[in-house]
Amino acid sequence: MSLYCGIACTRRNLWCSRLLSTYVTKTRYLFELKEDDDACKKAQQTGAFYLFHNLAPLLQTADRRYTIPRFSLLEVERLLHKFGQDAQRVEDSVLIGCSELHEAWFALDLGLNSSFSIHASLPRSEVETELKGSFTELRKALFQLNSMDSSLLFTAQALLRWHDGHQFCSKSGQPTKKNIAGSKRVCPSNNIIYYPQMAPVVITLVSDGTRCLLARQKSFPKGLYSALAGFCDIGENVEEAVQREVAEEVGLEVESMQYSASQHWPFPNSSLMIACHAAVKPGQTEIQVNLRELEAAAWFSYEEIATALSRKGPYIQQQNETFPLSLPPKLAIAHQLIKEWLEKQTGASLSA
Ligand SMILES: NC(=O)c1ccc[n+]([C@@H]2O[C@H](COP(=O)([O-])OP(=O)(O)OC[C@H]3O[C@@H](n4cnc5c(N)ncnc54)[C@H](O)[C@@H]3O)[C@@H](O)[C@H]2O)c1
Ligand SMILES: [Mg+2]
Repeated sequence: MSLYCGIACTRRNLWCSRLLSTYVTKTRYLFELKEDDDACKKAQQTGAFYLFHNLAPLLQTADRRYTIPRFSLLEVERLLHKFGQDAQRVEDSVLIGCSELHEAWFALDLGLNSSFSIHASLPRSEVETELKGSFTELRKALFQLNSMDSSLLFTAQALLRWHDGHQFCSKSGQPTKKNIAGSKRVCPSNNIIYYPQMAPVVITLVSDGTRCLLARQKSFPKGLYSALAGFCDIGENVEEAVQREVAEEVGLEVESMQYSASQHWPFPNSSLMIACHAAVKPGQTEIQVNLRELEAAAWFSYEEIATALSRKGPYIQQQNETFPLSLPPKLAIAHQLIKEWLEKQTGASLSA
């Protein structure tokens, strides 16, 4: 909230108060929908629904880019009816946001078919034909989505996945019940409330002053290197997690660090990525790769990073089986860290 205020205030006071009040009313509205089942049900009447099938969002293609179709409650009910299901399935949907005019947005998965759910999975390809779109793996669509769309789909997928995996109380073993918005699940036998969770992950771009350190895991596409990432251990703060991960993965000691930004990342489960820059002592730069975690790690020069960032399109395999350095996609916070590092080297700002 203070961010919006801060940015706007530096420009124009009038704009500031308008932006803030729109933001505050929207936030309060979403809060009400999470707390009040009746209000949320009412919001579904005028809301828009994003459809998923086994966590893959329904996308349409236009001009080689993906668009995300939205449906009214009536259209969703008609679709369910056509495939022999009643409107009760709408109760599986989760609230993922709203417009400035308070049109509530929901996500509904037509494919998830849990062991005790009364709702069977809808046939994927028939639904695709009916809706003139295709349920597309979110990772595959990453390159063709803008940041607002991807952030909405990230939230939707993460929330749908969390509900799918938290249908039973871990204490009583009884089925839990979601509220209409999907902001929590409650065990009716002992009233334990379960809230959707994200795991905190630190992601660190280590620099020795002139070079930056990138690493790759075996599962990465060929040639792809990224910043060092690791889940925070219980009881650790961000600084401790950064120091431990860098020591664990590449055998180096961090001398100083600086917070950069954060990002929600839904793959493979929900993580809160906390991105930092870190420096090692000059001269203490010998990498010892932990091969249980990484396939390789190396220092890269300004020129190597600049060339990789400017490269566009699919990566071409070289004749000698080596692959040119490639970097994470723009939407990944690792990309932002690497770009910031490059800018710091020259003091220049790179275009998005
Ligand atoms: N958005 C980005 O730019 C970006 C870049 C790199 C990595 N990431 C994400 O960061 C996450 C962590 O990176 P990593 O794989 O290098 O982590 P990591 O180095 O901590 O290694 C993963 C291992 O940590 C253990 N682990 C501990 N706590 C865990 C938990 N809560 N969930 C899962 N495993 C846990 C498991 O043994 C797992 O195999 C990954 O999910 C990855 O998708 C995002
Ligand atoms: Mg790691």
